[in-house]
Amino acid sequence: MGMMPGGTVVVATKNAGKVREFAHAFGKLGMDVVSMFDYPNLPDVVEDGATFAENSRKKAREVAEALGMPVLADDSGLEVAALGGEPGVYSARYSGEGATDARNNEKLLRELARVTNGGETAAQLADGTKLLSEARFVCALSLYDPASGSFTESEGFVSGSIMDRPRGDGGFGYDPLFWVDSEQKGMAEMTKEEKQAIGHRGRALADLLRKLED
Ligand SMILES: O=c1nc[nH]c2c1ncn2[C@H]1C[C@H](O)[C@@H](COP(=O)(O)OP(=O)(O)OP(=O)(O)O)O1
Ligand SMILES: [Mg+2]
Repeated sequence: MGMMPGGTVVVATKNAGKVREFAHAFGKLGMDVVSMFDYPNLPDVVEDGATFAENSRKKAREVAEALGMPVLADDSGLEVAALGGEPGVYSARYSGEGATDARNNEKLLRELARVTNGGETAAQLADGTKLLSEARFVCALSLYDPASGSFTESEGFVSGSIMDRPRGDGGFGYDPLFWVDSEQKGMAEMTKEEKQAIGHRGRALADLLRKLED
């Protein structure tokens, strides 16, 4: 990752869960990660794009221009089939003012109970957990270099199902309600290593690193 001076990657995020995952991933490559927790005085970026990619580019460019160095940004979220793709780009603010992961998860279950009739016909896991809808996580990464004015971008996805009750205590965000069909495991039941290997962020990062090598 030659665009990253001094073996440090600046990630334009205020999400502690993302910081942990990037620190893990870049740590394996011998690089350190700093985030907006290390630059608390930068103005907030308004995430008003219509797509994950637009918001990701906006975060990377505004922070990179403020700092005068290359910056990586992540815009990500959950698309739920039974909710017509919601919450999508609104994932972080799904439960409105003062949204937290816990409130967003509660709102997700409330909305899904409405449209799936409480999961009457839903598929079930061995312990009776109902799978209420197909869903996917999306992650759009962008690296902006203010010296060249250029972006390097990638996207990653992981498909799964939304459970009617939480499982596991790893990860962050909507992970406790996300069942990964291919692994037969909840996302919050995975180690960082497992989540990086199959998750939307890990896949997007692998793709970004490939593009930077070319
Ligand atoms: O791996 C994940 N596992 C579970 N949930 C996830 C994941 N990745 C994103 N998500 C959820 C969290 C948040 O509700 C939204 C991201 O919103 P997003 O605007 O990209 O991030 P954010 O506002 O938390 O931090 P920031 O913009 O400073 O990077 O999707
Ligand atoms: Mg955000």
